[in-house]
Amino acid sequence: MWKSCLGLTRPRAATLASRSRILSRNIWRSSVVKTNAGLAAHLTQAAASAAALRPRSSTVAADLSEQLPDVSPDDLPIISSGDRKVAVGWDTRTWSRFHNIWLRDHCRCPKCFHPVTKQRLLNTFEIPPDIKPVRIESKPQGLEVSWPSTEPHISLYPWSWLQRNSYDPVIKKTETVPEKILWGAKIEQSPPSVTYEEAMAGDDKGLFKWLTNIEKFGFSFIQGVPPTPEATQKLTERIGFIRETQYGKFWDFTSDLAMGDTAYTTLALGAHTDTTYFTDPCGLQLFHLLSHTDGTGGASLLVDGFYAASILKELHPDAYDLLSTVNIPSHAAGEPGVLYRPSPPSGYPVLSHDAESGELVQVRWNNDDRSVMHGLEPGRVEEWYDAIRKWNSCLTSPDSEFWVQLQPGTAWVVDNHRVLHGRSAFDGKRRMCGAYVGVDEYRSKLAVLTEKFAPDAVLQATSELPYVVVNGRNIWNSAL
Ligand SMILES: C[N+](C)(C)CCCC[C@H](N)C(=O)O
Ligand SMILES: O=C(O)CCC(=O)C(=O)O
Repeated sequence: MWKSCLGLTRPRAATLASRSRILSRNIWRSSVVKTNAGLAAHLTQAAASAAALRPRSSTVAADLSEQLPDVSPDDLPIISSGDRKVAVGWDTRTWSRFHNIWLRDHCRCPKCFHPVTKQRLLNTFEIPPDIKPVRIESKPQGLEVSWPSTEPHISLYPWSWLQRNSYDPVIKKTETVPEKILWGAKIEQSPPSVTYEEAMAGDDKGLFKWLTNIEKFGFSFIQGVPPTPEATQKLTERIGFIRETQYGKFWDFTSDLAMGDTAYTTLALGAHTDTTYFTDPCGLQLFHLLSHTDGTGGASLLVDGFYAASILKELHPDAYDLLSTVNIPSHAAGEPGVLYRPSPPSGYPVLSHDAESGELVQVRWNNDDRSVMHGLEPGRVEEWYDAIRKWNSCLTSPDSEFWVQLQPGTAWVVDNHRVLHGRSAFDGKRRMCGAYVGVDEYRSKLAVLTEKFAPDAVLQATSELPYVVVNGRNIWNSAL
């Protein structure tokens, strides 16, 4: 008998088929989950707030977004200029304050901000530290500020942009963070998928659907892919250029130890993320099974690391905190010509969080590639092993594991910073191909497609203003 992280016991004889039995569903919608009370309580709570994935020590500024009215031309914000700041009154109770120096530094007129390259032209260090506006005005398009200078220098700050970038206090009026949908094994019923035709279509609508799947779920299938390395490489390159590693650029591999890694064997591989030994682990990983003859096994495993982490946090918060703080060294040493370790060599925690929001942003876990644990305090060694046992139980629980026997023609891509993958042992001749894409290339493509197909409120509100959209890009884009 073995124990899952939920204290459930399951017969060891669980077969692949029974492991595909599913218990959980998207926990963000707090749906009923047929598992023990502890998890059900967790799912309800986790569905209530994204806070479920923050370390307990983090704090996040109050979110005033619900209270703010949209700015209308006949109801413009009240503005006032103080000694060092400009205040903007959104309504009687909600004010934002911006330092004069901050406003001047963020002027985006063509003289201060290159309209094509989107780079700052203004010399920040020539701004007088005590700069004050000579005039401020509340205009329909935004806050207009006239600065002291030999010739008139007027800056316009769109209201929606000021709301989004308000820091005193923080308000997230126009922040549209794409929803992440956590999933367990029940995703098997309706996994995110696109067709090869959609992904390859020149209008990029299908490509946006594909990347939106990955953004929301951390993975996506691609159906109807011609079972060739060439077609699979072209498919991958729709997202961005392939990230070349010691395994080559586009891989076409089998169990012949052509490279010094267990991926090139018939062994089972437990749920892991790849390239934990790189300072910057690969962002996406695409796999396409080209053939498997004269043998069985080789099923593919996917686990939503964010889902598993949310369970760990709810049921074992101390373990969650430990995995969020203890650095894990990792290596790739199977090829004589390479010996990879991250920088710094002490590595990174299993669970990494956004320093500003406190949100979980990366899972980095490959117990096979883990090096000697140097950094543990003696008194925490056994506690740490207990924590990774609990983590492993959450990863290997039938609630979390999504097993699928891939066939040629169906590829899958995972966000290697969130979703863990693995495979069951196999025999016979099995040929797999695929490639990595860097996390920045993936997020850049998603940002470009979002700009085109799902512009946020600031882009919509400012696109008609003069000098704003140049070279196809809005100078008020939230990424700048
Ligand atoms: C994907 N490909 C077959 C090229 C190599 C896989 C390397 C796996 C390695 N242990 C890691 O976790 O990064
Ligand atoms: O062979 C497979 O199905 C997956 C191999 C794997 O996990 C990897 O290459 O990282």
